[in-house]
Amino acid sequence: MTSLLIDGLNWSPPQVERRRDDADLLREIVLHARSGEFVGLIGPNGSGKTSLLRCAFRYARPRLGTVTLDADDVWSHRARWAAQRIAVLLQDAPDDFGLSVAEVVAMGRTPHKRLLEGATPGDAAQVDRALRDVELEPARDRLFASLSGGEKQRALLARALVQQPQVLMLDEPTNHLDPRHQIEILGLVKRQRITTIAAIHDLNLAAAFCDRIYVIAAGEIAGCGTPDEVLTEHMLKTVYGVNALVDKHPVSSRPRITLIAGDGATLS
Ligand SMILES: Nc1ncnc2c1ncn2[C@@H]1O[C@H](COP(=O)(O)OP(=O)(O)OP(=O)(O)O)[C@@H](O)[C@H]1O
Repeated sequence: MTSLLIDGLNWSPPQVERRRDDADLLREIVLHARSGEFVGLIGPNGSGKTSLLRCAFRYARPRLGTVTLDADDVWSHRARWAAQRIAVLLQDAPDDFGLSVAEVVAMGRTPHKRLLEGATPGDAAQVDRALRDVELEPARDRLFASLSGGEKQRALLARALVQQPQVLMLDEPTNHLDPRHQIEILGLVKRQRITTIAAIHDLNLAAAFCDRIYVIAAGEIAGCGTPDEVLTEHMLKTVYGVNALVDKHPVSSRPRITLIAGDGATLS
């Protein structure tokens, strides 16, 4: 089991011209995902969630600070080293594969293969299991590009799972998913007991599934803790600028957030 530590991270987009005293887009980020923990990353649009995940999965190089897996700096290793340890599910599924669903899922094994090494029976068994787990077994021979948005999301999660990662990073994993699949997919991820960081917009899903939550606002960490500690009416007002009622979910006892519109109407 692997823990992930982001420590003192600052980052700005490399292609943007910076003056000496310009503030970085991400500033002084400290985030610790303990071994096996499901950590949520929440915050308003444009607050920096995707940028932080990109730094964490060794795609964007921080200007300052470190990202370490069990004290091993990800930038002291090649990209392949990171791909053998970190799997990523991004917001928008690439659409241009001319591959079948099963072939896309099997791509998750690539970081563990030597050059020109073919698929083994073990690889095929993992692909079969992952397709069953995300309920896409009947679609295995269809073109990936022909799947619906939610089906693509599930296929890409299957690809991430066959990668057998030590750390899983998810950017809006429930995007496109209907309510049943939102719950089942997050439940499936949680049951893997892989160290997970997930950017999640739906605060009630974050409340239900996260062990701990980090709040990011305007490029800085604005709070962290258990869902009970973080998901408060005060945080929703100060960070998101919304009025909300936070009480206990009658079944899970976790926080339940009801948004209140300006005219007093409640929005779940
Ligand atoms: N390569 C880039 N060049 C310029 N600006 C960028 C770049 N990457 C991110 N940004 C800006 O940084 C800010 C944070 O973006 P990011 O995508 O990390 O936010 P987010 O919290 O994931 O947002 P959302 O909830 O809308 O997905 C945004 O204002 C975005 O426009």
